[in-house]
Amino acid sequence: MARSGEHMTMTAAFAEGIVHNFVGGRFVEPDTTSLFDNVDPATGHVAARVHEADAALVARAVQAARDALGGSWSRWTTNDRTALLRRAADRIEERFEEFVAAEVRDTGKPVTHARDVDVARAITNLRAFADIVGAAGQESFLTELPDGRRALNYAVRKPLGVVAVVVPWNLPLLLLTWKVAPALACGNAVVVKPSEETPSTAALLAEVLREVGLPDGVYNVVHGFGRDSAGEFLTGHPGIDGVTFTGSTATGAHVMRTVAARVRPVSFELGGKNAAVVFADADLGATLDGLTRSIFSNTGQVCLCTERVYVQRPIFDDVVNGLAARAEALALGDPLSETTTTGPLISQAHRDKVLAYFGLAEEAGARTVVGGGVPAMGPALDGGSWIEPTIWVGLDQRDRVMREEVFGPVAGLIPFDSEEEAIALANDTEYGLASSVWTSDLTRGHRVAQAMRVGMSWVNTWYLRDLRSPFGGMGLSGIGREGGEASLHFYTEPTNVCVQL
Ligand SMILES: NC(=O)c1ccc[n+]([C@@H]2O[C@H](COP(=O)([O-])OP(=O)(O)OC[C@H]3O[C@@H](n4cnc5c(N)ncnc54)[C@H](O)[C@@H]3O)[C@@H](O)[C@H]2O)c1
Ligand SMILES: O=C/C=C/C=C(\O)C(=O)O
Repeated sequence: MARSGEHMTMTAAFAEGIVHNFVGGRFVEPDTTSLFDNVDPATGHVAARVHEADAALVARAVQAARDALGGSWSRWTTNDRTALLRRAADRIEERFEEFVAAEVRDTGKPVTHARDVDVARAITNLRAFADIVGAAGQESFLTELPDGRRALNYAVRKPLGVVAVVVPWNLPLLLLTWKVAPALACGNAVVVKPSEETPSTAALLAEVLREVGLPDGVYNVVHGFGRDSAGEFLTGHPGIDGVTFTGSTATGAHVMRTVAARVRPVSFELGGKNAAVVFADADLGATLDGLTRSIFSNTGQVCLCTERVYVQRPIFDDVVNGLAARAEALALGDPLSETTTTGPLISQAHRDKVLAYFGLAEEAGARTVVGGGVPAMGPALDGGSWIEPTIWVGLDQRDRVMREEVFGPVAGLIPFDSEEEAIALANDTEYGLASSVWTSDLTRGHRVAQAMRVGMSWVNTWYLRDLRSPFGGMGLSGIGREGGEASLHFYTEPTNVCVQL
């Protein structure tokens, strides 16, 4: 163990069963030794310990990033940086199962989801932003004034600088690379604060980036919590040039207050209370399959998940019964089994929060069509934070369960009659992240999707992603967009040069 003031350096992310911080190109221990448990949500067992970064180590990480910006990294070309992203993607592919195992251990999610969504999308993120940033031009204009003067205006995009990257626990590596890939492609240096629940793949990514030649200090990882811990030490550090944050709306508001005094740019992907609108002419089977994915994927722990379903009255009972049957068919079980479809919630604390909403639904007079409790999982898994996928009817639009983000495998269904009524119900929220519309009439599909006050509106599908499109939310769901050019604009500062000709 390092003596105080001396930082022991290790070779790997998980040396001695501890998940380490990564600063200046090395895995290091903080001065003050403070370890917290990394719990496997499927079993409730402590899977590893994690070194909590103290304020001094966070400051070292910010300084290491600052130093890297002034070092060789500033001389890398866009081609050099995008080539590195592609090498990193290839290396993750080589270490694919290691990343899958780490993600499953941290989250309890089924191995199939970790493979097909989390790690696969991380590789895609790296390659997509290598393409997007590699192909991006610069804005320029030939100016011709009425008095005959002419000029050339062109914008030169430079890195934002040292970017604080604070990410949540639901799609750890996917959301981390969604930010780090464009940030690095644009020449920034980053200090990452992964969720305290899911430290592992951020540390593994550090190994990969070092292996593929990223200069020391360009990518740093500090572990810990939010307030009075690494998260706040990082976002509150004067050396930060911008913050990209994904997490709850409440935390986003706190981060905004933290950086407000220094007027630092923020990119916020926050919570949601997403609605699906199902018209009577929808393809019932395909719609039920799509709705099931949108409600229960990742045990409902995706910001884009549907928690409100509005169904045109003639097919209301068919949708209720169809969803209930699909919910009952979900396979809760060992995350490492190929047949498991649904894992636990991330923690006992989060399960308590979701169970509190079960109580609120009951108090509001909801009828629980399926679920509503804690499943018996047997001796190996009963210690995990498991919960039953749940469908409610009989709720009112004003009930808290229909207004507040539960972030679990739940949905409340309410019937509607007219298109206007459906749009009003779906838009009756302070959030504005995502929606889906299910109808065979595509003219209506376009019309209703455009009428939704959300960042992403799907028609007859859900979570189909083009990484070039703007991603994000309005209202309580966030500030700004990431994806495609939107990421380029956040992770760079343009200087417009005007030359009289
Ligand atoms: N819009 C999106 O793309 C998106 C994606 C995933 C999750 N989310 C949202 O995230 C929430 C679930 O994730 P969560 O529980 O990890 O969110 P959270 O807000 O509790 O934590 C997110 C991250 O912020 C850190 N943090 C907490 N308080 C902080 C503070 N005061 N200063 C700095 N950092 C702080 C946490 O340690 C964690 O790393 C849900 O609301 C979900 O909707 C949104
Ligand atoms: O939980 C929220 C999921 C966010 C997903 C993305 O940011 C994405 O698909 O790019």
